[in-house]
Amino acid sequence: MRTPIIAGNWKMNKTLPESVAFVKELAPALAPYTSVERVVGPTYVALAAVSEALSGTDIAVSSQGIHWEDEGAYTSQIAPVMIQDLVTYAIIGHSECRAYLGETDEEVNKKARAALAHGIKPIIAVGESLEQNEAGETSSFVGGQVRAALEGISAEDMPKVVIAYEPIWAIGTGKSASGEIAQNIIGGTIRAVLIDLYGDEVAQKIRIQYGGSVKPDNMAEYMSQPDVDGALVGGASLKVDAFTELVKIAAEVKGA
Ligand SMILES: O=C(CO)COP(=O)(O)O
Repeated sequence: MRTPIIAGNWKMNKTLPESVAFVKELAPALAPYTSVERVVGPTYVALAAVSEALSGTDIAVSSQGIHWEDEGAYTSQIAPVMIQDLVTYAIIGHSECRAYLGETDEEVNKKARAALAHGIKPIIAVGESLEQNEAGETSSFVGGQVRAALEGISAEDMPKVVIAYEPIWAIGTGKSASGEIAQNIIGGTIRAVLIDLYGDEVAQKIRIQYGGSVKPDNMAEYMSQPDVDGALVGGASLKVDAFTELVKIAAEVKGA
């Protein structure tokens, strides 16, 4: 049985004081839903304060990125050693980082391996563009992204890895994939690749999230899919009520 995981990717939102005030309100609201792993993903500047504000709770913190080197001439970047005591997770390969920061498949792989080497669990995001989707390339493209991201990662480390399927055309657009589409790619493509790479026993332990315009009114549809183990949430993770509702629905649909 895989523990459902709902992670909020705050993207470039909330100042430092806003981040702290938000998690102080969020933590008690999320407290009852212990059957679901709950994760918040603030900006780098708020990581230390949010991590401190959540100490003593079971809500985990994720960074929105990571570099693969421990130090060096990489202006603007954050090394794993700088955040390893502050976070449980790091989001890697988000389509916005791939598009705006030029993050490549090779870098995603280096970052995932560096995260694991520093005790940080990677949430590896994959997903196709609208053009690829319309050209019928979704499965081959997403499968290829997953294989590239996992190159050299051992079966032993894989249960620490989370994969997030986020079709680019569904991010922030209000246009979400249907539950059936999410299940087809997550079960039919991503878990099939994991089975091919690591065997069924390991593959069945790995959590795969859906992301892209997840809202309280479509959450149950995703959570009722057998291979969808949670959600990576942007907009709806910025409001206490909406994020709590998502976690509550995950707890109800997935069972205790
Ligand atoms: O990119 C996302 C999460 O990483 C999804 O964002 P939205 O939930 O705002 O569509």
